[in-house]
Amino acid sequence: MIAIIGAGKMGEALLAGMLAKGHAPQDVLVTEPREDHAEELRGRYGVEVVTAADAAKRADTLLLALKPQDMVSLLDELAPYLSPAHLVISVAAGITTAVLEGHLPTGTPVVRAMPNTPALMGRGMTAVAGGAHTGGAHLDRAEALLGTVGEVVRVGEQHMDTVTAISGSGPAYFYFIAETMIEAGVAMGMPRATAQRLVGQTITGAAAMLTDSGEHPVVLREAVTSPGGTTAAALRELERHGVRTAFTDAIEAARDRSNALSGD
Ligand SMILES: NC(=O)C1=CN([C@@H]2O[C@H](COP(=O)(O)OP(=O)(O)OC[C@H]3O[C@@H](n4cnc5c(N)ncnc54)[C@H](OP(=O)(O)O)[C@@H]3O)[C@@H](O)[C@H]2O)C=CC1
Ligand SMILES: O=C(O)[C@@H]1CCC=N1
Repeated sequence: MIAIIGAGKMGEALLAGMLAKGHAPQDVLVTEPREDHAEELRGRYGVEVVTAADAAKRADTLLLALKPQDMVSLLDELAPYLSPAHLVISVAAGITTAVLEGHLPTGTPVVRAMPNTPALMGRGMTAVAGGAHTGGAHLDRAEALLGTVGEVVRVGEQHMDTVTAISGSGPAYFYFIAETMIEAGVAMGMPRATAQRLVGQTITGAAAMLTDSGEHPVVLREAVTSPGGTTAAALRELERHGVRTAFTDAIEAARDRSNALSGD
C-alpha cells in the first residue's frame, strides 16, 4: 500500500499519473488536511483520504509531497508509527536524507526524490538518491513507483540541488519561454490561439529532436540558423541581452535556494 502525504500540485500530479498507469485507487491512500480538497480527491480519483497517522499504520511506502517548510513537523508526527520496514520517499526540495533520517526512527530507509510536473502526463523526469539505511532494493522500489510516471535516474545526493534547479524547476523555464513567444506573436497581430499552437508544437518538435536524435543542441541550433537569415538575427539579440548569462544565473539561484531550504 502506498500513501501520498500532501496532494498539492506535485502530490496530485504523482497520484493522477500513477492511477493513469494502472495503480488501483484502493492501493493508494492520500493525506490532505483541507476537507474541501479531500472531497475533490475522493470524487476525482476514488482514493481514500486518511490522517497521516493512519497512512503510516496502513501503508508500507510513504511518499511525502509537502512544502519543505512543513516537512519536519510531519516527520515528527509520523515517527511514532514508522519502523525500518517502511520506505519513506520525499520529493521536497532541499530536504536532505540526513534531515529525513534525523526525524525518523533509526534505520528507516529514506529516498530523496525530485520529480517534475510532467509526471501528470506520464512524461516526468525524476532523480532519486538514497540515505544511510537505503539499500538497492529500496531504490528499486522507489524507481518502480516513480517510473510509472516517467523516467527515473539515480544520482549521488550531492547533485540533488542541481537536479532541482534543472529538471525540477525546469518545466517553468519552458513555460516562461512559451508565454514570451506567444505574447510576441500576439503583439505582432497573430490570433492568440494560432500563436499558442505554433509555440506548443515547436517546443514539442524541438524536444523530440533533442531527445531522439542524440545530437548536441548546438548542432541542432546550427541546422536552424541559415547564413544571413532570421534565426541568426534573433540569436544575436538573445546574446546582446545576455540571455545565456541570465539563464545560468537563474539556475544557480534555484540550486542555491534548494540548498538553503534544508536550513529554513
Ligand atoms: N510543484 C512542482 O513542480 C514540484 C514540487 N516539488 C516539491 O513538492 C512539494 C510540494 O510542492 P507543491 O505541490 O508545489 O506545493 P503545494 O502547496 O501545491 O502542495 C503542498 C500540499 O501539502 C498539503 N499539506 C500541508 N500540510 C500537510 C500535512 N500536515 N499533511 C498532509 N498534507 C499537508 C497542502 O495542503 P493545503 O493546501 O490544504 O495546505 C498541499 O496540498 C514541495 O516540497 C516541493 O519542493 C518537487 C518537484 C516539483
Ligand atoms: O519551486 C519549487 O520549490 C519546487 C521544487 C522544484 C519545482 N518546484
